[in-house]
Amino acid sequence: MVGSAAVIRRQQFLIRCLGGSSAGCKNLGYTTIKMQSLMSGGGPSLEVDAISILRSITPSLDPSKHKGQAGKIAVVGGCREYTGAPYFSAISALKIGADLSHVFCTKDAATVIKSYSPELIVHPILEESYSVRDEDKKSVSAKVIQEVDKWMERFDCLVIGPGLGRDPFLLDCVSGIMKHARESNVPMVLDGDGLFLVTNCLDLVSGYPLAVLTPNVNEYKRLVQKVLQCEVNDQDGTQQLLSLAKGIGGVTILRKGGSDFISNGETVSAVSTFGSPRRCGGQGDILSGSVAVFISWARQNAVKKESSMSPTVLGCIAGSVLLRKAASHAFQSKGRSTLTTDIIEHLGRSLEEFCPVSR
Ligand SMILES: NC(=O)C1=CN([C@@H]2O[C@H](COP(=O)(O)OP(=O)(O)OC[C@H]3O[C@@H](n4cnc5c(N)ncnc54)[C@H](OP(=O)(O)O)[C@@H]3O)[C@@H](O)[C@H]2O)[C@@H](O)CC1
Ligand SMILES: Nc1ncnc2c1ncn2[C@@H]1O[C@H](COP(=O)(O)OP(=O)(O)OP(=O)(O)O)[C@@H](O)[C@H]1O
Ligand SMILES: [Mg+2]
Repeated sequence: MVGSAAVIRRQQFLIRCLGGSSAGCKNLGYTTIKMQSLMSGGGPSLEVDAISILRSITPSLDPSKHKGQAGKIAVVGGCREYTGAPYFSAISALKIGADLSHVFCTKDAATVIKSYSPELIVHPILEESYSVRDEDKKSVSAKVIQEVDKWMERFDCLVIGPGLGRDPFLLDCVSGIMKHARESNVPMVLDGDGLFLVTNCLDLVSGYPLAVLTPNVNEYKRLVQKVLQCEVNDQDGTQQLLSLAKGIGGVTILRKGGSDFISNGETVSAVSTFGSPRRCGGQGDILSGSVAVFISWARQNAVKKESSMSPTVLGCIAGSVLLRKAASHAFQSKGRSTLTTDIIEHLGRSLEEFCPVSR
């Protein structure tokens, strides 16, 4: 860790000395810390040495390792409307270095996703309401959960939500999948429609330290309104993020934006390396797949190394800095026409620059 816990403790101490005031939100037992103003007033920065963190958790390419040891990721997402998002997430996991990447999606989406890449293992098991009669829903739901369960113990991390859609029956089945993942202690990255699901049913992740939420501006706003029962307050952004993560029982939140802010309710870290001014859709999907891989690696390496940051926080920091580096390379080469697929093509080169592999 790069001293951010110490920084936060010092900031809390300073604010207590200065007599901090309430942010006007639901009280979650936190002293308000005006970190934003401390930072703008030249106080300590929340920026972490993200590249060193990435290096510390990325495993070496060891010839003695077998297939699967570098990570087995599953994306739960993909429906009639969205096939790009689950593909971006799952292929990013492979490009970074995971050994196997699965996608659990609807039947409509499966053939399309398979046609994008032969590398992905695609399971056409999810069902939307329109394709299931009311009287069959219970048995279909049990079958869907059973299909994912067959694989569950093998996965190092799930990504739930890219291109999932919002069909009520489908989301009900995904809730069941999440409960089983939690029972099996499998980390989960919640993004896109997965965040829509958990915002409406916080119990699915509340108090689960292996849950990671990666909200964009909109998704963050909905979470703040639901959990803290107030509006987003950027004057007090750091404190609000801490309160939000704490309010959901210590899950890790990666708040995406100009800078990415990461908190598990105890510390806040920032990654602000400049990426690209292009805001094409799908960059958040790359991030979800990347974070899943880095969490898996951080959990493996945690056995060997003592870090005061949790594997979920480390994974978010590494995923964020890698995506930004790849976006920067893609933008240098493609400019205004940069697309998500261009950024994916630069993931490998970017990781190579941070962690060169001896050949
Ligand atoms: N190729 C594919 O298959 C892709 C599929 N995807 C999948 O789509 C699903 C829904 O996800 P989502 O991101 O479109 O929903 P959400 O966040 O509600 O945004 C909706 C609207 O909110 C606004 N808005 C967004 N950001 C904002 C900002 N920073 N600041 C201000 N406003 C902002 C903006 O509205 P507008 O500006 O058009 O009024 C935007 O259009 C989900 O499953 C996801 O995985 C995507 O991953 C992309 C690639
Ligand atoms: N204003 C910005 N300036 C620089 N980088 C940004 C900005 N906004 C977002 N990003 C970067 O882009 C990544 C994706 O964030 P974004 O807010 O676009 O997610 P998203 O809306 O969920 O994307 P998707 O289209 O995949 O759903 C974040 O990790 C962040 O690093
Ligand atoms: Mg998104």
